[in-house]
Amino acid sequence: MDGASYAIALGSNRRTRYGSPRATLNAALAMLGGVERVSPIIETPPLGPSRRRFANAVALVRSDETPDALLTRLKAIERDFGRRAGRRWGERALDLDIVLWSGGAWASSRLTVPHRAFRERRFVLGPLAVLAPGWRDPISRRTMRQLLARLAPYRA
Ligand SMILES: Nc1nc2c(c(=O)[nH]1)N=C(CO)CN2
Repeated sequence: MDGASYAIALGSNRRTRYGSPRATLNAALAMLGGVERVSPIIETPPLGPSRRRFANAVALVRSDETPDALLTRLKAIERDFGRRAGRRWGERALDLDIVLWSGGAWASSRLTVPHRAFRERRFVLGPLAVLAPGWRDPISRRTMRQLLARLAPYRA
């Protein structure tokens, strides 16, 4: 099977055993496998209560896994990087989110794709609009370029 494309958002704002948040994202990318393209890693102001800036990036990944199977693997990678459970908006060693899937929309008890909040997040849409400007959100039918253009200029 040729597999599907996924857009995966990466974020970190804590040092890990791999080093800085930026080094941590690079280590995670190496671990992901199937990575076809990666946006530049950008430094972004924290959205939410955290005080520390994030390193963020988006990768396009080819995989023949279902979204749920990929999620299981992403969670294992996050755990390996020392993310602590139960700190939803705290400091993040590593966050890996499935944002888009070439198969369209997916909903299971564990996972909704497209990611519910990505349309409001500049640190996701900015890199995505560079990597895949014409990818159409299957829910709103808007392209990544259009979704980015709709964001208020001050949103993180
Ligand atoms: N800039 C930025 N802010 C955040 C991020 C993130 O990746 N980047 N992730 C969060 C928890 O998911 C909370 N806030």
